[in-house]
Amino acid sequence: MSVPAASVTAGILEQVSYRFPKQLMLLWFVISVTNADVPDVPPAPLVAPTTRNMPLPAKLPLHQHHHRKYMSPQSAPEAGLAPSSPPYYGHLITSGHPPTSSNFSKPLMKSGSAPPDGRLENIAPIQSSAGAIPSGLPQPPLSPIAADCCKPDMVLKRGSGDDCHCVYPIKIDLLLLNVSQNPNWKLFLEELASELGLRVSQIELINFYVLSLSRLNISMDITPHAGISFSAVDASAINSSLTMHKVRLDPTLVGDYHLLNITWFKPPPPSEAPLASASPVAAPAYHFPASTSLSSPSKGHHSNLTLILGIGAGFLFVAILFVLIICLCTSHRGKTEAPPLVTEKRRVEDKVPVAGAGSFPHPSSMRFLTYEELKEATNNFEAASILGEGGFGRVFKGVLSDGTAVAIKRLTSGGQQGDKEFLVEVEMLSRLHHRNLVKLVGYYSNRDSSQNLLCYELVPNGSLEAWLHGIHYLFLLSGLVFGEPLNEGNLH
Ligand SMILES: Nc1ncnc2c1ncn2[C@@H]1O[C@H](COP(=O)(O)OP(=O)(O)OP(=O)(O)O)[C@@H](O)[C@H]1O
Repeated sequence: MSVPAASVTAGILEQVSYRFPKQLMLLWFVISVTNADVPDVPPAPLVAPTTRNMPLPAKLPLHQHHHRKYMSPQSAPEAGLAPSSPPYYGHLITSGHPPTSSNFSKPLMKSGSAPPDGRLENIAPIQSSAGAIPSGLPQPPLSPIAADCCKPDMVLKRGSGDDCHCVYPIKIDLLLLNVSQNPNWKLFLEELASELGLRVSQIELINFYVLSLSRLNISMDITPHAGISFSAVDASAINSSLTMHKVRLDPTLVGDYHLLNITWFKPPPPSEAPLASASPVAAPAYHFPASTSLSSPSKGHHSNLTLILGIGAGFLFVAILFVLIICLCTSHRGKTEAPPLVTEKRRVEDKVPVAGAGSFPHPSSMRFLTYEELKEATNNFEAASILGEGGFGRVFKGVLSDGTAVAIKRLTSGGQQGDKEFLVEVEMLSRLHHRNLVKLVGYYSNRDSSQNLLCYELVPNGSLEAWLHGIHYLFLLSGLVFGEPLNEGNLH
């Protein structure tokens, strides 16, 4: 079975049309029409199907090139131009994915999809018995609506007569998948209206777009029966019915359908009303996306932006708070610790002789003791305080003003060079810390009087020598005999 090239091309283009903006498709159409390979073939007149209520254009010139064709009576190419406002196919709405929220997006179909001019008024509706276009393309009846008197996004309500009764519509684009050769459009509209809970008079077929011999895209305006716009409940109900495929149409008429686009136009908010009265203001329109969610992209972006800004502000606030806390802690610590530092420094400065020219720096890490303090601790270096004597001088037992028991070694004078060596040794001893080393508590040094004293932690129990060779030895032996263990503490 051979497949007509037109069908294949149309099928491919139908697929493509879901992915490309209508402007591109329209451009393609203009090019294809302009470069039609059968330009000499005059366009065959199309006869609209029979309908009583719907006025039809008598003859719609249609380019019979076997490609997708856009047919619009209001833009009938009398001047050889392509239609100015094709229906929007940018968003394929897959029915069966019900909306999950009542949020609506910005309109994707411009209000200009309504008949832009009054040319249709010149096309007399005809009652034709022919239900199908000779070429096999069924044409739905289109409503000749002239909406010049209406504000943007509004359409003329049918039956308003000479009165310009404009309302905000819900615009719907449907892809009819299997349009019969002799469709009863009146019945189709009646069924659609019935399924949507509307009156037939509320549905206006304003445009259609032939995709293939059996596929049509139709654009409809659904006008409110009362009032100038649909309520949110009614709009949601229509949207829900279409997206959830609740609308059951006679399959012999148009087959199944896909909801391509649905846009709900509303009056502007009351705050904009004065503006609207001054100049036409585009009404807010809500596009019902066909995806699984009805959430509005713009609202989603807005909420995302708000969320990002909120998080950013939160982070900034936390960072500022953190920095403030650190600054407060630092300043507080500086305040609390500065006085002791200053006091200690002042105390040391009071005691430690200032290194003059040619003098040696005193070790900063070791406690400097005054001579008076040492003198007092050893009761003026009385003989009774002597612990022993080594190669560098006598060692006195003493108690400092704070109660620390110490052994003060009074070095014999070593001259100025001795001062230097002494200070170097003090510096070195101050850094030595070991459990087997006697801890150096402080020192005193005076270059002028050649006095150098070292103050050690007092080691009780006498010297090792005394234990080994003196009376302590007897105590040690008795301790061993009577069970007192010999431990490290006993040996100093
Ligand atoms: N920290 C101390 N606690 C108790 N007694 C001590 C202390 N330091 C020294 N002595 C006593 O003073 C004596 C003299 O000690 P010093 O260190 O001056 O000389 P030494 O260690 O005996 O020999 P050298 O002079 O060669 O160092 C010691 O024998 C000891 O009895």
